[in-house]
Amino acid sequence: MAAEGLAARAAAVGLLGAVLGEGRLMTQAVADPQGPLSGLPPGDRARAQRLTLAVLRHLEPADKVLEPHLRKAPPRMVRDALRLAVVEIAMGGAAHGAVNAAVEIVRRGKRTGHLAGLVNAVLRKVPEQPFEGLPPQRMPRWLRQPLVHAYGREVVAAMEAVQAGAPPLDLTVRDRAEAPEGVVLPTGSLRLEEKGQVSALAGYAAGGWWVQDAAATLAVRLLDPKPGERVLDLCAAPGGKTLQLAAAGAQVTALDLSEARMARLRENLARCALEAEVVVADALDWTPAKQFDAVLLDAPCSATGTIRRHPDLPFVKDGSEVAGLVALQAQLLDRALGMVRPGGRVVFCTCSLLPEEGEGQLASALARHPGLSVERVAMPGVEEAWWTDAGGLRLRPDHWAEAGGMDGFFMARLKGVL
Ligand SMILES: C[S@@+](CC[C@H](N)C(=O)[O-])C[C@H]1O[C@@H](n2cnc3c(N)ncnc32)[C@H](O)[C@@H]1O
Repeated sequence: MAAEGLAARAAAVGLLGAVLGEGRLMTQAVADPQGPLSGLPPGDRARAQRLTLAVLRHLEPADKVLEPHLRKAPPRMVRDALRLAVVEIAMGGAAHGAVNAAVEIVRRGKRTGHLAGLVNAVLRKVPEQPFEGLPPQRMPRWLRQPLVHAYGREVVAAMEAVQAGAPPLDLTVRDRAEAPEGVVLPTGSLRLEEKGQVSALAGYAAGGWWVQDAAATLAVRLLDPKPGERVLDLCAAPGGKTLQLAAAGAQVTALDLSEARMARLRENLARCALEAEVVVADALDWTPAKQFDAVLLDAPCSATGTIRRHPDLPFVKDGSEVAGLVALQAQLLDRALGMVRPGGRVVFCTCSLLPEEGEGQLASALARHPGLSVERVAMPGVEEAWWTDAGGLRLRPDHWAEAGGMDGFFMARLKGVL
């Protein structure tokens, strides 16, 4: 096996340690200059991340395969190297390469060298198709229970089946002539199966498109911005929806608390040659000089709708932050409602699967503000069954499952005055 493959696999084991051992999010571990990817060339960095994500999507079945062959739990790093090899074999990788790499990583480990023989012996017993007959990985209990209650067991199992696969890459396209090859989805997003490096895709530098999950695009469609309208994007960074609003010709103010995330928004605007007024502020304190025609509130949330793209999330979060987020979302929604002119509209959305961050927020807002009403908007490609009785749009990972699914989202459009 090439030394290059070993470096990427060793880095993947390091990333698994950061997520599973230290409880760090992948994005943090990947960005850490002293982290497991430091010093690696771009190709190895990308491969290490792909491998890590694959292991996180199949950790439970991998452990089931390994369990009968381990008399006692090995040190974490050894376990992660074993898991990586099992997942590589399950994905159809050459078994000898995966096994040799795991043995070598463990042999080189500071305190694990003596376990290299064990790793070799265990992995030789792994069948060619290790996951055959095993169910997909389940979501953690704190999340699974309320989801089963809300959607039923069958739907949750369908979500988990989608989350077990590597997701496609969706682009929002402004200029078809500048876009790579892909499949146009019913809602208009362009879906790519083969990803590679995003910045190497056709048309990246020309700014004719940006990466945005198909579900996420629908919040702006629901707001339906018109050219020249004054629109506020209240939690805007890194800016996928700001770009959509600006591309629709709206006069956009993009506000977010995070300076670092707003730097990415500015880069995105510059690459796509689009304009917006950028404000770094706390939406709970900030007051606009003049009310807006429309406000989009993409509120901070548990992000449980994004597990198919961020499989590290279930291992890092434990649900303890949800109550605080629900309270913050309600406060932000009330601020948003106060920033829109009479007769204007507000779209509230979260990339969460939890009803308390979606359907529950809509019900509470309507109860707090009797003058509000919910508006539905005709949107091509949006299926009737996705609308809730209360007029919100519930999007789930198992929608379009055969095509790779979509992010989980809830969104609703409100009209009225406070
Ligand atoms: C779901 S993300 C927004 C994603 C963005 N709309 C997009 O499409 O790219 C939520 C954002 O809310 C921001 N945020 C959290 N609390 C905030 C507050 N009190 N005021 C303003 N922004 C806040 C976070 O910094 C984060 O960027």
